[in-house]
Amino acid sequence: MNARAERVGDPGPDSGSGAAGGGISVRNLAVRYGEHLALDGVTVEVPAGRVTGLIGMNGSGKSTLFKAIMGMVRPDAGSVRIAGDGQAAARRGGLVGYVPQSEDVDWAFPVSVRDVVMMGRYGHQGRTRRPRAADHAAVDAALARVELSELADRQIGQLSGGQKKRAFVARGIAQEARILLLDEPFAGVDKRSEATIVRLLRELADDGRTVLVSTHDLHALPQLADEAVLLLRRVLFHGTVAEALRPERLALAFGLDVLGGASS
Ligand SMILES: Nc1ncnc2c1ncn2[C@@H]1O[C@H](COP(=O)(O)OP(=O)(O)OP(=O)(O)O)[C@@H](O)[C@H]1O
Repeated sequence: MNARAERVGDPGPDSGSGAAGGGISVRNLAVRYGEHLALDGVTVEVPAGRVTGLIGMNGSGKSTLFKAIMGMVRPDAGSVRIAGDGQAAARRGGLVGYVPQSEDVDWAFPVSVRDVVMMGRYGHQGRTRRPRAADHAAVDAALARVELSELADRQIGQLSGGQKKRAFVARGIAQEARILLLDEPFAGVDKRSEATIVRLLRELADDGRTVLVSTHDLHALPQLADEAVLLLRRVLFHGTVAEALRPERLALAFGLDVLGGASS
């Protein structure tokens, strides 16, 4: 159970820098929902300046890991450091932008696309929460970057799946988050939105940000990510995308025992 994760290949010079290098450092994390152990001894260093893909079958704990990094679920054990800070300080400082799974959002909430993106500016507005010119400019720039300027005044629920995802990516850009967590940003998304998001994530990583993105789309992984983490309640593997995509590793991550039969 507590075997160390396999780490193969050299994902790159920045790899392993974790929180000290501006990334995320997760140590021995365990999260339990009642009797169910969703994460067990998860240790992973997510480096800055890279796009890291988080891969695993349904129920493997990907969303739980994002929520634990965000401080939205309380771990039973272990720790999370973000850019060298604890979670509370990182959240207060607006360091982390989060694109949640669609099911976790109330799309009927009466806010426009522009309002959602402006939420990313709260940390910049002080106690009054009154947007200033710089906030409006940052929101306009973020909307343009995700190609949503024309839909800025629509109620958020009236966008397509891909446009909704782009609106949340724009919120993270407006926030100037150093760390971006994206939970299944390509689920139910049109090709144009997928291409826009992939391009943006690359630009953000090239700009030195830390990007952790979960996806089921293994075909898109080589274009999307610089390195990959295979998760099945714990980290099975962390290394290059090519190594992660080897059939025997995918078989383990997706619950098939290549030596015969299904694993539990
Ligand atoms: N609020 C909750 N209460 C009880 N169990 C939960 C809760 N949230 C998640 N779980 C369970 O914890 C495990 C991990 O769930 P999680 O949502 O993190 O997986 P996931 O890898 O994101 O799955 P998917 O790919 O389907 O989104 C699953 O077995 C799930 O049923």
